[in-house]
Order: sequence, then structure tokens, then C-alpha cells
Amino acid sequence: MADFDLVVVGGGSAGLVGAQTAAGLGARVALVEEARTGGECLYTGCVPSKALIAAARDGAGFEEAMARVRAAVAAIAPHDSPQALESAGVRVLHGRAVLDPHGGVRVDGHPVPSRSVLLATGASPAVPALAGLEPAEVLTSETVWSLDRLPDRLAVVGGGPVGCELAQAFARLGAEVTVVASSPRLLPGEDPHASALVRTALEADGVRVITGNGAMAAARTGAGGSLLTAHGERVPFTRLLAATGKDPRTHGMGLAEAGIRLDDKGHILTDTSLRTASPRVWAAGDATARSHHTHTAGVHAAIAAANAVLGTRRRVSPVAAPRVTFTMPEVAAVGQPTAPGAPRIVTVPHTRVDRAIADADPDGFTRIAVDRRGRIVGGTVVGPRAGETLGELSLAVHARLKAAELAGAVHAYPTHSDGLWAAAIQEQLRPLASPLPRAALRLLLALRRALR
Ligand SMILES: Cc1cc2nc3c(=O)[nH]c(=O)nc-3n(C[C@H](O)[C@H](O)[C@H](O)COP(=O)(O)OP(=O)(O)OC[C@H]3O[C@@H](n4cnc5c(N)ncnc54)[C@H](O)[C@@H]3O)c2cc1C
Ligand SMILES: NC(=O)c1ccc[n+]([C@@H]2O[C@H](COP(=O)([O-])OP(=O)(O)OC[C@H]3O[C@@H](n4cnc5c(N)ncnc54)[C@H](O)[C@@H]3O)[C@@H](O)[C@H]2O)c1
Repeated sequence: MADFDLVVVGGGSAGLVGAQTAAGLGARVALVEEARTGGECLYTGCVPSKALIAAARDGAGFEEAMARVRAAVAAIAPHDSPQALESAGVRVLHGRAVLDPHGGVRVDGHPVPSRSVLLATGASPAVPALAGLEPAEVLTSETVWSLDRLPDRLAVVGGGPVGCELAQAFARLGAEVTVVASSPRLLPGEDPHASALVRTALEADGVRVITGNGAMAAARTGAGGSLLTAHGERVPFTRLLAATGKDPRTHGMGLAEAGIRLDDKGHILTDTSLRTASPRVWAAGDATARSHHTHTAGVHAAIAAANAVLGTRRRVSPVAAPRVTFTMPEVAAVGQPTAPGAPRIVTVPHTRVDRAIADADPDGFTRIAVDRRGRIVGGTVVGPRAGETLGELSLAVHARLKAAELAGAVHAYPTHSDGLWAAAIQEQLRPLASPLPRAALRLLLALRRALR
């Protein structure tokens, strides 16, 4: 008989939630971690980056900022510790797991039999091949946290969320920062207007931004070097940070031998219930192409773990998940505003949101996408605390609320979420502008006047 109902491989955002969910359902669960439980989010991702951004915003110096990073990580670490997992009923095993063809996994060679397996092995930062520079000389989101002094000149390769967040934070801490992005604009996955506002904000913080121009090679010069772009520009640096995406950790684990299919980048392929091509193996988090964030890693792992231990087939939501890039201004988005079936886009510039004006921060906007039946199917918010407004927008999209329903809920004044409320009200009032309802209203008012 198998020792466990579920073995979870990986103790990051996905693995922690998956293991706790299965234990909460009464299953016998083990979690195998080869490094530290807490994973990327706690040690090298969300937590340190948000602490650094907050410290840079508050005008801290580099050493104080790094101390705040360490303090935030240390304060949260106990929540994700092996002790916390054990007290939730999860058996924690330290070591490297590979799939066992006989079922379950092998941890450092020792068999750990289990009825099912959840792969939650995450992804590592990709380091681009730059002729003239050893990969070890390139900082990544994994190694940047051990810097002991602020680089004078930081070249950031990549204009996605990591590149934008860290470039702005390091510029605010006093480094001379250049971003080199091969994509035609920063944050290429987001609304183009959002990308433009982030570029303006980074430039206002002193960041030099080069887009549509990949980094090709680097030459060493003394203590630093200089980066050569595809269009022949030279960018001098003392340190270089690669923020060019991630490679899933899926190799050397016997996945192909177990019949598990991978995409061309190595992500584990699953069906919408998160089951792999091998019927007893499930996957969630950055190791799959379905998730790029901590919240989706957790939600997907909970679904996968419940499906694995209960034999259910709950599916992941087809709606594009909420996401926030924590630059200043924040860029927050959910759903697919330009997808078919979302024919109407309603935009409220924050020059019309009193709180944004009062805070002297009116450069953002709130944009919602509404389908033919008046339901809110997505949107983007750019501005201070946009990530907080996104909670309400995500609920509206998830619950398939109509703009009229959101418009009917009174919002406190003056708040940043007034922009979302104003967009919903604008959409609710839109039909009144067309000829037939206008004529009907005119008639009603004329009748009331005549009857007075
Ligand atoms: C700088 C930065 C900032 C970010 N900010 C945010 C943010 O603000 N919000 C957000 O939602 N997301 C953010 N992210 C993304 C977020 O960190 C990831 O999406 C999330 O941590 C992925 O979780 P995971 O469990 O899939 O993988 P990981 O956290 O990478 O966990 C995988 C674990 O598996 C272990 N492992 C791998 N292979 C094996 C094996 N064979 N045996 C045993 N153990 C193994 C690894 O050691 C690791 O601990 C950020 C990322 C970065 C880099
Ligand atoms: N706030 C958040 O939620 C948050 C923050 C940081 C990271 N993350 C997640 O972490 C993951 C990694 O983020 P990322 O920003 O590293 O990856 P990304 O894939 O989002 O962006 C990488 C960027 O690098 C560029 N690039 C690639 N090779 C290049 C080259 N040689 N020269 C110049 N540019 C090059 C690409 O054009 C792209 O714009 C993503 O999944 C992201 O969603 C999330």
C-alpha cells in the first residue's frame, strides 16, 4: 500500500498551498523540498522586491533598504516553515525528488510511495547568452539580494515586471540605471497606455529606457563593462541584471519517462483540471505555463491537490488572472480587455478622479471592458494603489457582474476606486445617450410637466 495519498514536490507558493489543502481534506501528505520551504516568492521574489520598492519609495539608503528586505523575509518565513507545515499535518522531507516509475517519488534515491504526485517545482531566472560575459557575472532576481553595495551603474536587461520593478527601485536608491528591452515597449503583456505611463515614470526617476533593442554582447572594462545592443548602442555598467523571464525546473526528474508532456520551453503540460498526461501526476505553479504569479500558483495547487486526493475534476478559471506590477504607478489588470466578446472599452482618466488629483497623482487611468450583455469581462487600472482597486474589479469579473450592478454599489469618497465606479456609471448611462431612450425621456419629462 502507498504510504501517502499525495506527495508534493516543491515547497514554494504552489507546493505549500497544495500540501496544506490536501492535509486539510484529511489526506496523508508529504512535501519534498531540496532547498528552503517558502520558495521564490518568500526569498527572492514578491517579498524582497516589495520591501525594496517600499524602502526606495521612503527614501531609504541602500543598506537600510537591504536591512528592510531581510527583516520582511524573516518576519514572513515562519508562516512557510517546515514546522508550520508539520503542524498543519504535512510530513516534510528534505532532498531532491525524482518521479519513481513504480509510483510516488524517490528522494535522494529513497522511495517515497504515494497514490498521486503534485509537481510544484517552479522556475529559475533565465540568463541570456551574452557573448563576452560569463553567466556567473550576471545578476538575476535570485542573486541580486546578496549585493553588499549599490552598483553605480546598473544595466537591466528585460522590460517585464522584474525589469521594471527593480530598475525603478534601484534608480530611487541612487543607482544610474538603464533598461534594455527587446520588446517594443515595457510590460509588453499589458495595455499599451499602461506601458507608456510606466516608461514616463521610470524616465522621471532617471532611468534610461531602450526598447525594441535586445542585448547581444558585453565587453569587460575594468570593474564593469559595457553592453552592446542589437542596434549597436553601448550601455556602460558596473553590474548587469538579467530580467529576461524564467526557465521551468522540469529537467532530470524522469518526467518524459513517466509519459508527462512538456511544451517547447519545458513547462509541464496539463489539462484544465491540472492533471498531466500521466494519470496520477498533477502540476501547478511556475513549472506549468498556466501560472506566473504567487496567487495563481496557490489557487491552482489547491485545485490540483483536491482533484488528486478526491478524484474530482475541478477546472481552472478560463479568465486571465489578476496581476499587478508594483512600479509607481502600479499597473493592475485582470481578464482580457481586447478579447472577442468584449466589444466596449470604457476609460476614465484619473484627471477625473478627485482623490488622484488631491494626491497630485492624476496621470493614471481606469479602463474596463464590457461585453454585449453589459457584464464586466476585464480591465486595467494604472495609478497609486491600483492593486487594491483590482480586488473589486477581479470580483466583478469573477462573479460576472454587470456594470450596472457595480454602478449601483455606493463607493466612499474620495478614494482611488472612484475611477472604477465612474467607469461603471459611465457604462450604465451610455444607453441614455442613444436617440430612442433620449426621445422616451424627453416625452416622459414633457408629460410630467403637462400633468403638474
Ligand atoms: C523579483 C520577483 C518578484 C515577484 N513578484 C511577484 C509579486 O509581486 N506577485 C506575484 O504574484 N508574483 C510575483 N513573482 C512571481 C512569484 O514569485 C512566482 O510566481 C511564485 O513564487 C512561483 O511559485 P512556485 O511554487 O510555482 O515555484 P517556487 O517558489 O520556485 O517553488 C518551487 C520549489 O520547488 C523546489 N524544487 C524544485 N525542484 C525540486 C525537486 N526535484 N525536488 C525537491 N524540491 C524541488 C525549489 O527548491 C523551490 O523551493 C515575482 C517573481 C520575481 C522573480
Ligand atoms: N508583480 C508581479 O506579479 C511580478 C513581479 C516580478 C516578476 N513576476 C513574474 O516573474 C516572471 C519573470 O518576470 P520577467 O520580467 O523576468 O520576465 P518576462 O518574461 O515577463 O519579461 C522578460 C522581458 O525580457 C525581454 N528580453 C528577453 N531577452 C532579452 C534580451 N536579450 N535583451 C533585451 N531584452 C530581452 C523580453 O522582451 C521581455 O519583455 C514573470 O512570470 C512575471 O510575471 C511577477
